[in-house]
Amino acid sequence: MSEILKTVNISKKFNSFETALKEVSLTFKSGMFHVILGQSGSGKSTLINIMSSLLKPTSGKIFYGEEEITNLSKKERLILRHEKFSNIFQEYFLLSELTVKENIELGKSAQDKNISYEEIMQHLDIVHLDKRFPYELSGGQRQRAAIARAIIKNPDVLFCDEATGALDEENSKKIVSYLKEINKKYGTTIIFSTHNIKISKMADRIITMKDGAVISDIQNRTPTLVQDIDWGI
Ligand SMILES: Nc1ncnc2c1ncn2[C@@H]1O[C@H](COP(=O)(O)OP(=O)(O)OP(=O)(O)O)[C@@H](O)[C@H]1O
Repeated sequence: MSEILKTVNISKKFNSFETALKEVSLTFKSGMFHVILGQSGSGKSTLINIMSSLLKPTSGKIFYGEEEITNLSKKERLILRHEKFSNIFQEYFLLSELTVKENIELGKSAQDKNISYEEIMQHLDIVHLDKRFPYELSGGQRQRAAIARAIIKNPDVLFCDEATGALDEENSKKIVSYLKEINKKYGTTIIFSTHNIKISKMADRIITMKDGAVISDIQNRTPTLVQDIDWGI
């Protein structure tokens, strides 16, 4: 498997007394399902935002394949994000004046590689919601719509920041099973953050963070089947 993303000694300070990331060096392989595991405040979102080109590091470098992307211009970052990356955010970020269908279609790529809208809606069990507006949805339904918007363009790298945070166990399992299916079917590289050690066991690789640093990095040669996990939520 080839290397798709690499961070070299990434650090991030938001101000003079808060260091969110400390010299993080990681290499991500194409087509793998990676989990970033850590307690609240350990630096997971900061790392995901830097790797997905939403935030610049204070020091260090980031590579996408062979290309260094640390200091891309705003326009270059927009193009990279539009063509290659998708994010699922903890806060959903659906546009309130658009319907579910319109929100999801915003995520489509201009290239001819999109996943079928109907397939995604069925898998996420939101077919019946496509004419509704975000304020007419539950938290879990909003999260599933945000997941659909992120997946539809069939990104090379899908960044999921606590993507099942608003869901109960049954729906979390459905979502993670579907993400695993996307990972296998399309070869999508997935980087999925969670604070839940039980959820992490379904991944191919588990990177654990504490206080802004990587404290363990394990290749999980026998990922647990999603349906066999006792999520304990
Ligand atoms: N914009 C910001 N300004 C100042 N400090 C920040 C900012 N964003 C994050 N931090 C700090 O950086 C540290 C890491 O935060 P981060 O959100 O990356 O952690 P996390 O592991 O994703 O947490 P959670 O699971 O709660 O989302 C925390 O101490 C947080 O307070």
